[in-house]
Amino acid sequence: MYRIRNDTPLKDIPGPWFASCSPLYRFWYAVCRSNYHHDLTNLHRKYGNIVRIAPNEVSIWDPEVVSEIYSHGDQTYPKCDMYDIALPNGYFNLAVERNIPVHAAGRRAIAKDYSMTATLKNEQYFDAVINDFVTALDKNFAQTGKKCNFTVWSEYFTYDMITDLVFGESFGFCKAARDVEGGLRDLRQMLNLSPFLSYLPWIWPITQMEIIKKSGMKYYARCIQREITKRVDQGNFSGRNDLLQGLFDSRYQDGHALPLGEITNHAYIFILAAPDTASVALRNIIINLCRTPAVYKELMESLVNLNTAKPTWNDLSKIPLLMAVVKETLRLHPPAGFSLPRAVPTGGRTVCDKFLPENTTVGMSAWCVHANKEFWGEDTLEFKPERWMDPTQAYKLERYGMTFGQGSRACLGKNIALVQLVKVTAQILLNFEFGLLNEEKIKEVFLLLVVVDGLDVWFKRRPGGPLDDTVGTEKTPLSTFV
Ligand code: HEM
Repeated sequence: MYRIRNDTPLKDIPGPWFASCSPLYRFWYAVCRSNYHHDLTNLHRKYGNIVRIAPNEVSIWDPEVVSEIYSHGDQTYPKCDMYDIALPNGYFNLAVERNIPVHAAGRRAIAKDYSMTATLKNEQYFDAVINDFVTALDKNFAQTGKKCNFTVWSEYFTYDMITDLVFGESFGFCKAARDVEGGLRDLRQMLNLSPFLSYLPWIWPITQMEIIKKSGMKYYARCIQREITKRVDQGNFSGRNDLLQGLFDSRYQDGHALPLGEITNHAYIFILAAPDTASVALRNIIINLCRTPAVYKELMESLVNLNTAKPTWNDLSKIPLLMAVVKETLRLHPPAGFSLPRAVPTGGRTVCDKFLPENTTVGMSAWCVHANKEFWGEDTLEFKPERWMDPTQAYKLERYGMTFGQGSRACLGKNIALVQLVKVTAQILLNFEFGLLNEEKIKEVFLLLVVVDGLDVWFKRRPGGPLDDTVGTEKTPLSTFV
Protein backbone atom coordinates (compact mmCIF):
# COMPACT_ATOMS: atom_id res chain seq x y z
CA MET A 1 0.00 0.00 0.00
CA TYR A 2 2.85 2.35 0.87
CA ARG A 3 4.36 1.79 -2.59
CA ILE A 4 1.06 2.19 -4.45
CA ARG A 5 0.53 5.48 -2.70
CA ASN A 6 4.05 6.92 -2.87
CA ASP A 7 5.94 5.45 -5.85
CA THR A 8 4.36 7.93 -8.24
CA PRO A 9 4.43 11.67 -8.99
CA LEU A 10 0.76 11.65 -7.88
CA LYS A 11 1.86 11.29 -4.26
CA ASP A 12 1.71 15.04 -3.64
CA ILE A 13 -1.83 15.44 -4.92
CA PRO A 14 -4.24 15.87 -2.02
CA GLY A 15 -7.10 13.48 -1.36
CA PRO A 16 -8.32 10.85 1.07
CA TRP A 17 -5.48 8.54 2.16
CA PHE A 18 -7.37 5.32 1.42
CA ALA A 19 -8.32 6.54 -2.08
CA SER A 20 -4.65 6.94 -2.98
CA CYS A 21 -3.92 3.33 -1.92
CA SER A 22 -6.85 1.35 -3.21
CA PRO A 23 -9.65 1.46 -5.81
CA LEU A 24 -11.92 0.14 -3.08
CA TYR A 25 -12.40 3.69 -1.75
CA ARG A 26 -14.13 4.71 -4.95
CA PHE A 27 -15.93 1.40 -5.14
CA TRP A 28 -17.48 2.13 -1.74
CA TYR A 29 -18.59 5.65 -2.66
CA ALA A 30 -19.63 5.06 -6.27
CA VAL A 31 -21.18 1.63 -5.99
CA CYS A 32 -22.25 1.05 -2.41
CA ARG A 33 -23.38 4.58 -1.42
CA SER A 34 -24.74 5.55 -4.87
CA ASN A 35 -24.09 9.20 -4.09
CA TYR A 36 -20.77 9.63 -5.87
CA HIS A 37 -21.74 12.84 -7.71
CA HIS A 38 -22.13 14.67 -4.38
CA ASP A 39 -19.35 12.77 -2.59
CA LEU A 40 -16.86 13.82 -5.27
CA THR A 41 -18.02 17.43 -5.11
CA ASN A 42 -17.49 17.38 -1.34
CA LEU A 43 -13.95 16.08 -1.84
CA HIS A 44 -13.22 19.13 -4.02
CA ARG A 45 -14.70 21.43 -1.40
CA LYS A 46 -12.30 19.87 1.10
CA TYR A 47 -9.12 19.35 -0.99
CA GLY A 48 -9.39 21.94 -3.78
CA ASN A 49 -9.06 21.96 -7.57
CA ILE A 50 -7.37 18.62 -8.02
CA VAL A 51 -8.00 15.52 -5.90
CA ARG A 52 -6.47 12.05 -6.05
CA ILE A 53 -9.48 9.73 -6.01
CA ALA A 54 -7.81 6.40 -6.83
CA PRO A 55 -4.19 5.17 -7.00
CA ASN A 56 -3.89 6.24 -10.65
CA GLU A 57 -6.77 8.72 -10.99
CA VAL A 58 -7.39 12.38 -10.27
CA SER A 59 -10.52 14.50 -10.43
CA ILE A 60 -10.53 18.20 -11.37
CA TRP A 61 -13.27 20.77 -10.85
CA ASP A 62 -11.65 23.92 -12.22
CA PRO A 63 -13.65 24.91 -15.35
CA GLU A 64 -10.56 26.65 -16.79
CA VAL A 65 -9.04 23.17 -17.27
CA VAL A 66 -11.94 21.89 -19.43
CA SER A 67 -10.33 23.07 -22.68
CA GLU A 68 -7.02 21.40 -21.77
CA ILE A 69 -8.51 17.93 -21.31
CA TYR A 70 -11.57 17.97 -23.57
CA SER A 71 -10.25 19.80 -26.60
CA HIS A 72 -10.35 19.21 -30.35
CA GLY A 73 -8.13 17.35 -32.80
CA ASP A 74 -4.82 15.81 -31.75
CA GLN A 75 -4.67 17.97 -28.64
CA THR A 76 -7.51 16.22 -26.84
CA TYR A 77 -6.83 13.60 -24.18
CA PRO A 78 -7.96 10.14 -25.33
CA LYS A 79 -10.63 8.21 -23.46
CA CYS A 80 -9.24 5.83 -20.82
CA ASP A 81 -9.69 2.06 -20.65
CA MET A 82 -12.88 2.32 -18.55
CA TYR A 83 -14.77 2.66 -21.83
CA ASP A 84 -13.58 -0.76 -23.00
CA ILE A 85 -16.49 -2.39 -21.20
CA ALA A 86 -18.88 -1.37 -23.98
CA LEU A 87 -19.90 -4.14 -26.33
CA PRO A 88 -16.86 -5.04 -28.36
CA ASN A 89 -17.71 -6.62 -31.76
CA GLY A 90 -14.50 -5.74 -33.55
CA TYR A 91 -16.00 -2.80 -35.47
CA PHE A 92 -15.54 0.92 -34.93
CA ASN A 93 -17.54 2.14 -31.94
CA LEU A 94 -17.95 5.91 -31.83
CA ALA A 95 -18.48 6.32 -28.10
CA VAL A 96 -15.63 4.13 -26.91
CA GLU A 97 -12.95 4.36 -29.64
CA ARG A 98 -9.72 5.51 -27.99
CA ASN A 99 -7.62 6.22 -31.07
CA ILE A 100 -8.03 9.94 -31.80
CA PRO A 101 -7.67 9.98 -35.64
CA VAL A 102 -9.80 6.82 -36.00
CA HIS A 103 -12.52 8.37 -33.85
CA ALA A 104 -12.36 11.65 -35.78
CA ALA A 105 -12.74 9.92 -39.17
CA GLY A 106 -15.67 7.79 -37.93
CA ARG A 107 -17.45 10.77 -36.40
CA ARG A 108 -16.89 12.95 -39.47
CA ALA A 109 -18.54 10.28 -41.63
CA ILE A 110 -21.88 10.59 -39.85
CA ALA A 111 -21.86 13.99 -38.10
CA LYS A 112 -23.88 15.88 -40.73
CA ASP A 113 -27.09 14.11 -39.66
CA TYR A 114 -26.87 15.53 -36.13
CA SER A 115 -26.60 19.26 -36.82
CA MET A 116 -29.50 21.46 -35.70
CA THR A 117 -30.59 21.91 -39.32
CA ALA A 118 -30.69 18.16 -39.93
CA THR A 119 -32.46 17.56 -36.61
CA LEU A 120 -35.18 20.07 -37.41
CA LYS A 121 -35.87 18.40 -40.76
CA ASN A 122 -37.40 15.67 -38.58
CA GLU A 123 -39.54 18.05 -36.54
CA GLN A 124 -42.80 16.40 -37.65
CA TYR A 125 -41.59 13.06 -36.24
CA PHE A 126 -40.76 14.64 -32.89
CA ASP A 127 -44.30 16.05 -32.93
CA ALA A 128 -45.88 12.69 -33.70
CA VAL A 129 -44.15 10.90 -30.79
CA ILE A 130 -44.90 13.78 -28.43
CA ASN A 131 -48.52 13.57 -29.52
CA ASP A 132 -48.58 9.84 -28.63
CA PHE A 133 -47.10 10.69 -25.22
CA VAL A 134 -49.54 13.50 -24.45
CA THR A 135 -52.48 11.37 -25.62
CA ALA A 136 -51.33 8.54 -23.36
CA LEU A 137 -50.86 10.85 -20.34
CA ASP A 138 -54.35 12.19 -20.96
CA LYS A 139 -55.99 8.78 -21.34
CA ASN A 140 -54.21 7.02 -18.51
CA PHE A 141 -53.92 9.81 -15.95
CA ALA A 142 -55.69 13.13 -16.66
CA GLN A 143 -58.95 11.37 -17.47
CA THR A 144 -58.71 8.71 -14.77
CA GLY A 145 -57.23 10.75 -11.92
CA LYS A 146 -54.66 7.98 -11.32
CA LYS A 147 -51.16 8.94 -10.22
CA CYS A 148 -48.51 8.73 -12.95
CA ASN A 149 -45.24 6.96 -12.24
CA PHE A 150 -43.33 9.56 -14.21
CA THR A 151 -39.99 7.78 -13.74
CA VAL A 152 -41.32 5.04 -15.97
CA TRP A 153 -43.43 7.18 -18.30
CA SER A 154 -40.57 9.56 -19.09
CA GLU A 155 -38.67 6.44 -20.22
CA TYR A 156 -41.56 5.24 -22.38
CA PHE A 157 -41.46 8.62 -24.08
CA THR A 158 -37.70 8.90 -24.65
CA TYR A 159 -37.37 5.27 -25.82
CA ASP A 160 -40.23 5.82 -28.26
CA MET A 161 -38.59 9.02 -29.43
CA ILE A 162 -35.15 7.58 -30.15
CA THR A 163 -36.45 4.38 -31.73
CA ASP A 164 -38.72 6.45 -33.98
CA LEU A 165 -35.88 8.76 -35.02
CA VAL A 166 -33.45 5.90 -35.61
CA PHE A 167 -35.70 3.23 -37.16
CA GLY A 168 -38.52 5.33 -38.59
CA GLU A 169 -40.98 3.68 -36.20
CA SER A 170 -41.15 3.76 -32.43
CA PHE A 171 -41.24 0.63 -30.28
CA GLY A 172 -44.62 1.86 -29.05
CA PHE A 173 -44.25 2.01 -25.25
CA CYS A 174 -46.55 5.05 -24.93
CA LYS A 175 -49.35 3.56 -27.03
CA ALA A 176 -49.07 0.20 -25.27
CA ALA A 177 -48.83 2.00 -21.90
CA ARG A 178 -46.46 -0.69 -20.72
CA ASP A 179 -42.90 -1.94 -20.83
CA VAL A 180 -43.12 -4.05 -24.01
CA GLU A 181 -41.44 -7.43 -23.45
CA GLY A 182 -39.88 -6.18 -20.21
CA GLY A 183 -37.06 -4.53 -22.17
CA LEU A 184 -36.93 -1.43 -19.99
CA ARG A 185 -36.93 -3.41 -16.75
CA ASP A 186 -34.00 -5.45 -17.95
CA LEU A 187 -32.12 -2.41 -19.19
CA ARG A 188 -32.54 -0.87 -15.75
CA GLN A 189 -30.95 -3.96 -14.25
CA MET A 190 -28.04 -3.41 -16.63
CA LEU A 191 -27.84 0.26 -15.57
CA ASN A 192 -27.83 -0.79 -11.90
CA LEU A 193 -24.77 -2.92 -12.64
CA SER A 194 -22.89 -0.30 -14.66
CA PRO A 195 -20.97 1.37 -11.77
CA PHE A 196 -19.99 -2.05 -10.51
CA LEU A 197 -18.64 -3.04 -13.92
CA SER A 198 -16.94 0.30 -14.53
CA TYR A 199 -15.18 0.54 -11.20
CA LEU A 200 -14.25 -3.13 -10.91
CA PRO A 201 -13.40 -3.61 -14.60
CA TRP A 202 -11.57 -6.91 -14.15
CA ILE A 203 -14.93 -8.47 -13.30
CA TRP A 204 -16.24 -7.60 -16.78
CA PRO A 205 -14.73 -10.38 -18.96
CA ILE A 206 -15.98 -12.95 -16.46
CA THR A 207 -19.52 -11.64 -16.25
CA GLN A 208 -20.02 -10.07 -19.68
CA MET A 209 -21.63 -12.94 -21.49
CA GLU A 210 -24.01 -13.83 -18.67
CA ILE A 211 -25.08 -10.23 -18.17
CA ILE A 212 -25.75 -9.61 -21.85
CA LYS A 213 -27.63 -12.88 -22.14
CA LYS A 214 -29.88 -11.94 -19.26
CA SER A 215 -30.13 -8.19 -19.65
CA GLY A 216 -32.31 -5.85 -21.68
CA MET A 217 -29.51 -5.76 -24.23
CA LYS A 218 -30.91 -9.09 -25.37
CA TYR A 219 -34.25 -7.45 -26.18
CA TYR A 220 -32.60 -4.48 -27.87
CA ALA A 221 -30.03 -6.61 -29.65
CA ARG A 222 -32.93 -8.53 -31.18
CA CYS A 223 -34.81 -5.34 -32.13
CA ILE A 224 -31.74 -3.64 -33.58
CA GLN A 225 -30.79 -6.73 -35.56
CA ARG A 226 -34.36 -7.10 -36.84
CA GLU A 227 -34.50 -3.46 -38.02
CA ILE A 228 -31.11 -3.61 -39.71
CA THR A 229 -31.87 -6.90 -41.46
CA LYS A 230 -35.22 -5.49 -42.63
CA ARG A 231 -33.47 -2.46 -44.08
CA VAL A 232 -30.86 -4.59 -45.86
CA ASP A 233 -33.43 -7.05 -47.24
CA GLN A 234 -36.23 -4.69 -48.21
CA GLY A 235 -34.63 -1.26 -48.59
CA ASN A 236 -36.14 1.89 -47.19
CA PHE A 237 -39.70 1.77 -48.42
CA SER A 238 -41.04 4.45 -46.12
CA GLY A 239 -38.87 6.97 -47.94
CA ARG A 240 -38.25 8.53 -44.56
CA ASN A 241 -34.77 9.83 -43.94
CA ASP A 242 -34.38 8.32 -40.46
CA LEU A 243 -31.05 8.08 -38.70
CA LEU A 244 -30.56 4.44 -39.73
CA GLN A 245 -30.92 5.46 -43.37
CA GLY A 246 -28.42 8.25 -42.70
CA LEU A 247 -25.95 5.61 -41.46
CA PHE A 248 -26.46 3.49 -44.57
CA ASP A 249 -25.95 6.54 -46.80
CA SER A 250 -22.91 7.90 -44.89
CA ARG A 251 -19.47 7.66 -46.44
CA TYR A 252 -15.94 7.96 -45.11
CA GLN A 253 -13.77 10.60 -46.71
CA ASP A 254 -12.30 8.03 -49.14
CA GLY A 255 -15.83 7.12 -50.25
CA HIS A 256 -16.29 3.77 -48.51
CA ALA A 257 -19.57 2.96 -46.78
CA LEU A 258 -19.93 2.02 -43.12
CA PRO A 259 -19.74 -1.75 -42.58
CA LEU A 260 -22.88 -3.33 -41.10
CA GLY A 261 -21.08 -4.07 -37.83
CA GLU A 262 -20.34 -0.36 -37.43
CA ILE A 263 -23.92 0.63 -38.25
CA THR A 264 -25.06 -1.88 -35.62
CA ASN A 265 -22.71 -0.31 -33.06
CA HIS A 266 -24.07 3.16 -33.79
CA ALA A 267 -27.62 1.91 -33.28
CA TYR A 268 -26.62 0.37 -29.94
CA ILE A 269 -24.94 3.56 -28.79
CA PHE A 270 -28.00 5.64 -29.66
CA ILE A 271 -30.25 3.31 -27.68
CA LEU A 272 -27.81 3.37 -24.75
CA ALA A 273 -26.88 7.07 -24.81
CA ALA A 274 -30.10 8.83 -25.69
CA PRO A 275 -33.18 7.71 -23.78
CA ASP A 276 -31.94 7.35 -20.20
CA THR A 277 -30.17 10.72 -20.22
CA ALA A 278 -33.14 12.51 -21.77
CA SER A 279 -35.71 10.87 -19.51
CA VAL A 280 -33.77 11.89 -16.40
CA ALA A 281 -33.64 15.42 -17.77
CA LEU A 282 -37.40 15.46 -18.36
CA ARG A 283 -38.05 14.27 -14.79
CA ASN A 284 -35.88 17.07 -13.45
CA ILE A 285 -37.60 19.67 -15.64
CA ILE A 286 -40.98 18.65 -14.19
CA ILE A 287 -39.60 18.78 -10.64
CA ASN A 288 -38.01 22.20 -11.15
CA LEU A 289 -41.15 23.67 -12.71
CA CYS A 290 -43.27 22.39 -9.82
CA ARG A 291 -40.83 23.79 -7.25
CA THR A 292 -40.52 27.27 -8.79
CA PRO A 293 -44.09 28.52 -9.32
CA ALA A 294 -42.91 31.95 -10.53
CA VAL A 295 -40.97 30.39 -13.41
CA TYR A 296 -43.88 28.03 -14.16
CA LYS A 297 -46.32 30.94 -14.31
CA GLU A 298 -44.14 33.13 -16.53
CA LEU A 299 -43.45 30.28 -18.92
CA MET A 300 -47.10 29.31 -19.05
CA GLU A 301 -48.13 32.86 -19.90
CA SER A 302 -45.59 33.07 -22.74
CA LEU A 303 -46.76 29.75 -24.16
CA VAL A 304 -50.43 30.68 -24.03
CA ASN A 305 -49.60 34.00 -25.68
CA LEU A 306 -48.26 32.12 -28.72
CA ASN A 307 -51.92 31.36 -29.30
CA THR A 308 -51.40 27.98 -30.90
CA ALA A 309 -51.91 24.45 -29.61
CA LYS A 310 -49.03 23.06 -31.69
CA PRO A 311 -46.18 25.56 -31.59
CA THR A 312 -43.29 24.80 -33.95
CA TRP A 313 -39.63 24.99 -32.97
CA ASN A 314 -39.60 28.38 -34.61
CA ASP A 315 -42.52 29.56 -32.43
CA LEU A 316 -40.91 28.17 -29.30
CA SER A 317 -37.60 29.87 -29.98
CA LYS A 318 -39.44 33.16 -29.39
CA ILE A 319 -39.66 32.15 -25.71
CA PRO A 320 -36.05 32.30 -24.42
CA LEU A 321 -37.26 31.26 -20.95
CA LEU A 322 -38.27 27.82 -22.27
CA MET A 323 -34.80 26.90 -23.55
CA ALA A 324 -33.37 28.51 -20.40
CA VAL A 325 -35.46 26.20 -18.17
CA VAL A 326 -34.25 23.15 -20.09
CA LYS A 327 -30.59 24.20 -20.05
CA GLU A 328 -30.66 25.29 -16.42
CA THR A 329 -32.13 21.94 -15.43
CA LEU A 330 -29.40 20.16 -17.37
CA ARG A 331 -26.77 22.35 -15.70
CA LEU A 332 -28.03 21.78 -12.19
CA HIS A 333 -28.80 18.07 -12.64
CA PRO A 334 -26.44 16.79 -15.35
CA PRO A 335 -27.71 13.32 -16.33
CA ALA A 336 -24.16 11.96 -16.80
CA GLY A 337 -22.78 11.77 -13.27
CA PHE A 338 -19.44 10.08 -13.92
CA SER A 339 -16.30 12.05 -14.56
CA LEU A 340 -15.86 11.42 -18.34
CA PRO A 341 -12.40 9.96 -17.63
CA ARG A 342 -9.48 10.46 -19.98
CA ALA A 343 -5.89 9.18 -20.13
CA VAL A 344 -3.04 11.69 -19.86
CA PRO A 345 -1.24 11.61 -23.25
CA THR A 346 2.32 10.48 -23.95
CA GLY A 347 4.94 12.43 -22.03
CA GLY A 348 2.55 13.46 -19.24
CA ARG A 349 1.05 16.92 -18.67
CA THR A 350 1.11 19.57 -15.97
CA VAL A 351 -2.44 20.38 -14.86
CA CYS A 352 -3.44 22.59 -11.90
CA ASP A 353 0.31 22.97 -11.21
CA LYS A 354 0.74 19.21 -10.72
CA PHE A 355 2.63 16.90 -13.04
CA LEU A 356 0.49 13.97 -14.18
CA PRO A 357 2.47 11.12 -15.78
CA GLU A 358 1.17 9.61 -19.03
CA ASN A 359 -1.75 7.22 -18.61
CA THR A 360 -2.90 8.82 -15.38
CA THR A 361 -6.69 8.80 -15.47
CA VAL A 362 -8.08 12.32 -15.22
CA GLY A 363 -11.72 13.35 -15.25
CA MET A 364 -14.05 16.28 -14.69
CA SER A 365 -17.55 15.47 -13.51
CA ALA A 366 -20.21 17.97 -14.59
CA TRP A 367 -21.63 17.83 -11.06
CA CYS A 368 -18.31 19.02 -9.63
CA VAL A 369 -17.48 21.56 -12.33
CA HIS A 370 -20.91 23.19 -12.09
CA ALA A 371 -20.74 23.35 -8.29
CA ASN A 372 -17.52 25.40 -8.22
CA LYS A 373 -18.67 28.60 -6.49
CA GLU A 374 -15.32 30.33 -6.92
CA PHE A 375 -15.78 30.23 -10.70
CA TRP A 376 -19.56 30.53 -11.12
CA GLY A 377 -20.55 32.56 -8.07
CA GLU A 378 -22.34 31.90 -4.79
CA ASP A 379 -25.70 31.11 -6.43
CA THR A 380 -24.41 28.32 -8.69
CA LEU A 381 -26.45 25.66 -6.90
CA GLU A 382 -29.71 27.58 -7.29
CA PHE A 383 -32.23 27.02 -10.10
CA LYS A 384 -32.10 30.34 -11.98
CA PRO A 385 -33.01 29.96 -15.66
CA GLU A 386 -32.48 33.69 -16.17
CA ARG A 387 -28.71 33.17 -16.08
CA TRP A 388 -29.02 31.67 -19.60
CA MET A 389 -30.79 34.79 -20.84
CA ASP A 390 -27.79 37.05 -20.21
CA PRO A 391 -25.51 36.67 -23.30
CA THR A 392 -22.24 37.01 -21.35
CA GLN A 393 -23.25 34.39 -18.80
CA ALA A 394 -24.73 32.13 -21.46
CA TYR A 395 -21.44 32.18 -23.38
CA LYS A 396 -19.52 31.20 -20.25
CA LEU A 397 -22.02 28.44 -19.43
CA GLU A 398 -21.77 26.96 -22.94
CA ARG A 399 -17.99 27.24 -23.03
CA TYR A 400 -17.23 25.64 -19.66
CA GLY A 401 -20.37 23.59 -18.96
CA MET A 402 -19.88 19.82 -18.96
CA THR A 403 -23.45 18.49 -19.25
CA PHE A 404 -22.85 17.30 -22.82
CA GLY A 405 -19.06 16.99 -22.47
CA GLN A 406 -16.78 19.27 -24.52
CA GLY A 407 -14.43 19.13 -27.48
CA SER A 408 -14.21 16.38 -30.07
CA ARG A 409 -15.99 13.80 -27.87
CA ALA A 410 -18.90 16.06 -26.92
CA CYS A 411 -22.37 14.57 -27.23
CA LEU A 412 -23.35 13.90 -30.82
CA GLY A 413 -27.06 13.97 -29.95
CA LYS A 414 -27.17 17.31 -28.12
CA ASN A 415 -29.49 18.92 -30.69
CA ILE A 416 -31.81 15.91 -30.67
CA ALA A 417 -31.92 16.07 -26.87
CA LEU A 418 -32.64 19.80 -26.77
CA VAL A 419 -35.33 19.72 -29.45
CA GLN A 420 -37.21 16.85 -27.81
CA LEU A 421 -36.96 18.36 -24.31
CA VAL A 422 -38.05 21.85 -25.37
CA LYS A 423 -40.94 20.55 -27.45
CA VAL A 424 -42.23 18.00 -24.95
CA THR A 425 -42.01 20.49 -22.06
CA ALA A 426 -44.11 22.97 -24.07
CA GLN A 427 -46.72 20.33 -24.85
CA ILE A 428 -46.98 19.12 -21.24
CA LEU A 429 -47.43 22.71 -20.08
CA LEU A 430 -49.99 23.57 -22.75
CA ASN A 431 -52.09 20.46 -22.21
CA PHE A 432 -51.95 19.79 -18.49
CA GLU A 433 -51.88 21.11 -15.02
CA PHE A 434 -49.58 18.86 -13.00
CA GLY A 435 -47.93 18.51 -9.61
CA LEU A 436 -45.69 16.26 -7.56
CA LEU A 437 -46.99 13.51 -5.29
CA ASN A 438 -45.14 11.83 -2.42
CA GLU A 439 -42.19 14.20 -2.70
CA GLU A 440 -40.38 12.39 0.08
CA LYS A 441 -40.04 9.37 -2.21
CA ILE A 442 -38.08 11.25 -4.88
CA LYS A 443 -34.42 10.31 -4.77
CA GLU A 444 -31.28 10.68 -6.87
CA VAL A 445 -29.18 7.57 -7.41
CA PHE A 446 -25.68 7.51 -8.91
CA LEU A 447 -25.49 4.78 -11.56
CA LEU A 448 -22.87 6.56 -13.70
CA LEU A 449 -25.99 8.43 -14.82
CA VAL A 450 -27.64 10.29 -11.96
CA VAL A 451 -31.09 8.80 -12.09
CA VAL A 452 -34.18 10.30 -10.43
CA ASP A 453 -36.40 7.60 -8.94
CA GLY A 454 -39.75 7.65 -7.16
CA LEU A 455 -41.27 10.50 -9.15
CA ASP A 456 -45.07 10.37 -9.00
CA VAL A 457 -47.00 13.14 -10.76
CA TRP A 458 -50.71 14.01 -11.02
CA PHE A 459 -52.08 15.36 -14.30
CA LYS A 460 -55.31 17.22 -15.12
CA ARG A 461 -56.37 18.69 -18.42
CA ARG A 462 -55.50 22.39 -18.35
CA PRO A 463 -58.61 24.53 -18.40
CA GLY A 464 -58.59 26.32 -21.75
CA GLY A 465 -55.85 24.01 -23.05
CA PRO A 466 -55.93 22.02 -26.31
CA LEU A 467 -57.47 18.94 -24.60
CA ASP A 468 -60.15 20.88 -22.78
CA ASP A 469 -63.37 19.88 -24.52
CA THR A 470 -65.32 22.49 -22.60
CA VAL A 471 -63.51 25.37 -24.36
CA GLY A 472 -66.05 27.74 -25.80
CA THR A 473 -68.76 26.55 -23.40
CA GLU A 474 -70.01 28.40 -20.34
CA LYS A 475 -67.66 26.35 -18.12
CA THR A 476 -64.51 27.45 -19.95
CA PRO A 477 -65.01 30.59 -22.03
CA LEU A 478 -62.57 31.14 -24.89
CA SER A 479 -61.13 34.16 -23.09
CA THR A 480 -59.31 31.87 -20.61
CA PHE A 481 -57.26 30.50 -23.49
CA VAL A 482 -55.39 33.75 -24.04
C1 HEM B 1 -30.01 15.14 -22.17
C2 HEM B 1 -29.55 14.23 -22.97
C3 HEM B 1 -28.09 13.85 -23.14
C4 HEM B 1 -27.02 14.10 -22.33
C5 HEM B 1 -26.98 14.86 -21.01
C6 HEM B 1 -25.85 13.52 -22.98
C7 HEM B 1 -24.56 13.58 -22.47
C8 HEM B 1 -23.45 13.09 -23.13
C9 HEM B 1 -22.11 13.22 -22.65
C10 HEM B 1 -21.70 13.89 -21.35
C11 HEM B 1 -21.29 12.65 -23.57
C12 HEM B 1 -19.77 12.57 -23.50
C13 HEM B 1 -19.35 11.26 -22.91
C14 HEM B 1 -17.87 11.20 -22.65
O1 HEM B 1 -17.13 12.10 -22.95
O2 HEM B 1 -17.47 10.18 -22.10
C15 HEM B 1 -22.12 12.14 -24.64
C16 HEM B 1 -21.64 11.48 -25.74
C17 HEM B 1 -22.45 10.96 -26.73
N1 HEM B 1 -23.82 11.10 -26.84
FE1 HEM B 1 -25.02 12.08 -25.55
N2 HEM B 1 -26.26 12.92 -24.14
C18 HEM B 1 -27.61 13.12 -24.28
C19 HEM B 1 -28.40 12.70 -25.34
C20 HEM B 1 -27.94 12.03 -26.45
C21 HEM B 1 -28.75 11.66 -27.59
C22 HEM B 1 -30.22 12.01 -27.77
C23 HEM B 1 -27.93 10.96 -28.44
C24 HEM B 1 -28.23 10.31 -29.79
C25 HEM B 1 -28.93 10.52 -30.68
C26 HEM B 1 -26.62 10.93 -27.86
C27 HEM B 1 -25.52 10.34 -28.45
C28 HEM B 1 -24.22 10.45 -27.97
C29 HEM B 1 -23.07 9.86 -28.65
C30 HEM B 1 -23.10 9.06 -29.93
C31 HEM B 1 -21.95 10.19 -27.86
C32 HEM B 1 -20.50 9.80 -28.15
C33 HEM B 1 -19.84 10.91 -28.95
C34 HEM B 1 -18.38 10.65 -29.28
O3 HEM B 1 -17.66 10.01 -28.51
O4 HEM B 1 -17.95 11.13 -30.33
N3 HEM B 1 -26.66 11.58 -26.66
N4 HEM B 1 -23.44 12.44 -24.36
